[in-house]
Amino acid sequence: MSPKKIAVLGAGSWGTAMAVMMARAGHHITLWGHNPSHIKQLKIDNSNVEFLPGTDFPSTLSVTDQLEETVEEHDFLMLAVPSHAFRQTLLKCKPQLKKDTIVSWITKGFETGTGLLAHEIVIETLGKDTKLALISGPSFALEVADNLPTAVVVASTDIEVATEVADIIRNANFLTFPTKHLASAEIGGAMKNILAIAAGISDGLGYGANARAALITLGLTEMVQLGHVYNCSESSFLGLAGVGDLVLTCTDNQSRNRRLGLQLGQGKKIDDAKQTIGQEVEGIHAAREVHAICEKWSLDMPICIQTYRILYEGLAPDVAVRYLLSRAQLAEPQLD
Ligand SMILES: NC(=O)C1=CN([C@@H]2O[C@H](COP(=O)(O)OP(=O)(O)OC[C@H]3O[C@@H](n4cnc5c(N)ncnc54)[C@H](OP(=O)(O)O)[C@@H]3O)[C@@H](O)[C@H]2O)C=CC1
Ligand SMILES: O=C(CO)COP(=O)(O)O
Repeated sequence: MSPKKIAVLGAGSWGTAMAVMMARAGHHITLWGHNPSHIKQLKIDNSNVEFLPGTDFPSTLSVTDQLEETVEEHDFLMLAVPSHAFRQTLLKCKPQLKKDTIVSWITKGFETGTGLLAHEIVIETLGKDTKLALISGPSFALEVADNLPTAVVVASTDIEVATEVADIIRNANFLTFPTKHLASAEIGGAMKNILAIAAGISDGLGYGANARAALITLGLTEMVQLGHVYNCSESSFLGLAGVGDLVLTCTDNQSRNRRLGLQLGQGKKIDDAKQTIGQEVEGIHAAREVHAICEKWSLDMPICIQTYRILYEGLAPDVAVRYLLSRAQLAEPQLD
């Protein structure tokens, strides 16, 4: 694959790791961040990236805080901003966007307040003919920055766009699989963050490996249930962006969502836990959106709802778990 010019929009840990990985593979990467002092710091000392210790920037990676000219100069964008900044970033890009620009994203979450999926926001703001793609799957930023093997899906309703993006960003340590199951990949990436908080809470309470495995399995059935609202098939959740990312974030302490849950289970207050982590914890926002979707469609998703109650209604974690156990007389939830 010949080198491409790619603009990564969002200079947090994930945008920076992806920018470094693609620049190492020979692409010409511009990394945009909204915070001028952070960008200035990156220009001065690019081997001291916060949350990615020891990550050197290749010469094919430049950083900027100028969004307009970055969008103007690129026909391949990769949004890496948190979900709460997704729509506003697209709107800022819109005036400079060319007709055939690829708009891809690595954000995981529902829109705050509307519960929209990212592709619905892209279509609402930029139009239905936009060349769009999501890159998602089990992929901790630090491991990608460390060049460790990683496999993800590239999802688009247009499989030709998914294949084009997958071919561009694939390299020996970063495997990419094109898929047309876009909504499932988005739901998987957003839901696993709530479920990782739940798994962390269970572990923080000391409930052990059996309970964790039960939460992962029953959490998957909740993911599938939400997928039914979007006409997603059960099997579309059994790949990297569904079960793959769910297992990763529920079981490894690199996950910020899991770490938040661990602290809550150990009795810490939510604001203190958030402060200790110091980075985006998307599951907090996703829990509120999924709670609203469950109310709207009368869905019974007890793990997500109990997690919401712990986060937003001050429910004690052990009371939430006792409630989940009291439902055990019901039949085991099935995927179909
Ligand atoms: N880290 C990971 O391993 C992975 C993360 N993701 C997803 O990537 C997304 C980004 O997460 P991640 O990079 O890890 O989070 P971080 O907390 O590391 O960074 C978030 C970044 O977003 C910036 N930001 C905040 N508000 C805005 C805004 N309005 N416009 C532009 N930039 C903004 C922050 O800048 P500042 O702090 O200066 O305001 C910060 O640089 C999330 O949706 C996450 O779920 C997906 C896969 C892996
Ligand atoms: O999405 C991720 C890995 O695939 C990162 O998870 P956390 O946001 O929980 O750290």
